[in-house]
Amino acid sequence: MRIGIIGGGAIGLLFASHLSEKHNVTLYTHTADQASIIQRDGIRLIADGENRLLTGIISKGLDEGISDVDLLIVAVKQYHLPQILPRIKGIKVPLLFLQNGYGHISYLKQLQSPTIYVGVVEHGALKHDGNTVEHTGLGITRIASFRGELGQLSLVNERIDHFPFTTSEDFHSMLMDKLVVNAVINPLTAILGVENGGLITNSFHYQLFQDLFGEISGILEVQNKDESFEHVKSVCMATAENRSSMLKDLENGRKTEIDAILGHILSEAKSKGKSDCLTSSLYKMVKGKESQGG
Ligand SMILES: NC(=O)C1=CN([C@@H]2O[C@H](COP(=O)(O)OP(=O)(O)OC[C@H]3O[C@@H](n4cnc5c(N)ncnc54)[C@H](OP(=O)(O)O)[C@@H]3O)[C@@H](O)[C@H]2O)C=CC1
Ligand SMILES: CC(C)(CO)C(=O)C(=O)O
Repeated sequence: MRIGIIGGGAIGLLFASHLSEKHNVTLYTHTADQASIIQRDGIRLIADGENRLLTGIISKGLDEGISDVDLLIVAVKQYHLPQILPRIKGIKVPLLFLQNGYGHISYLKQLQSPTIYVGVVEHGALKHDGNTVEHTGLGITRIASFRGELGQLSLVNERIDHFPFTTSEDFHSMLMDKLVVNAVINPLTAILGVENGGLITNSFHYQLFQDLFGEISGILEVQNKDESFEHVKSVCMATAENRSSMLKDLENGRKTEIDAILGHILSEAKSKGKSDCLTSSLYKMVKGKESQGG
């Protein structure tokens, strides 16, 4: 299959390297410089302490335009989407969006493609430089249909070593499960400056963790609160030594995904008339840090 991937960040590089084992991959980068490095040197994938060089991946700047592909994967951050959408609005091939949060859903209705999938990536990936990515946590990619038939997506039936896919029936609940995880763990770790496990092992942080979960699960009207709480806690413990993506973004002076995560929850709270004290305070704290460069 001819797969196009937009975005040469951690997830774009990770997907390009793994998918290139079985597919003809073209990676569309933001800068022409990054594309020429990948075109010349390939992508270096670091996993389990080993380095693998994947050549044969075509790379182009997105400005050059998108050639014929059978599937187009969008692997940019949610806040990059307004720049990308004009380029993919008229495209009719199946599209797969991999953003965290829920903010991207409101953009999808304007697209013309009859087949749109959304995915939740449970891998950890760290970009070292323009053509090097480390697979820091082996997980799974869950895919659900936003529009069109999921059965058409052959990726989910393939076996790619260390890169499994699975399907979910309902895109809303799939994204909500991940949203609750990111909404609780990311802002707290970012503001407290702790690794994920620190939210559980420090009793004061744990109280905040419980309070924030209580508020967010109320706003989102989570059905099975006990199960959802245990899930968030288990992700925290399984990734105890991780610095969350939001903490890393602030540490590196980058923009965070707070609008796609807590921003969405705040607008839900507003439309449902629910209390959002803690969520709103954390939102402002992250925005404040972000605006002063971390
Ligand atoms: N990293 C991880 O472990 C995980 C990430 N995710 C999610 O996946 C999504 C992508 O994350 P991640 O890969 O880490 O993010 P990165 O910031 O590493 O990558 C985003 C990429 O998009 C590129 N980009 C921005 N604007 C454009 C444009 N106009 N045209 C083409 N490319 C563009 C950026 O290029 P440039 O830098 O040159 O501007 C950058 O390479 C996020 O929503 C994230 O939450 C989910 C689970 C795990
Ligand atoms: C699951 C978690 C919280 C792992 O760190 C994550 O997705 C993130 O950091 O964005």
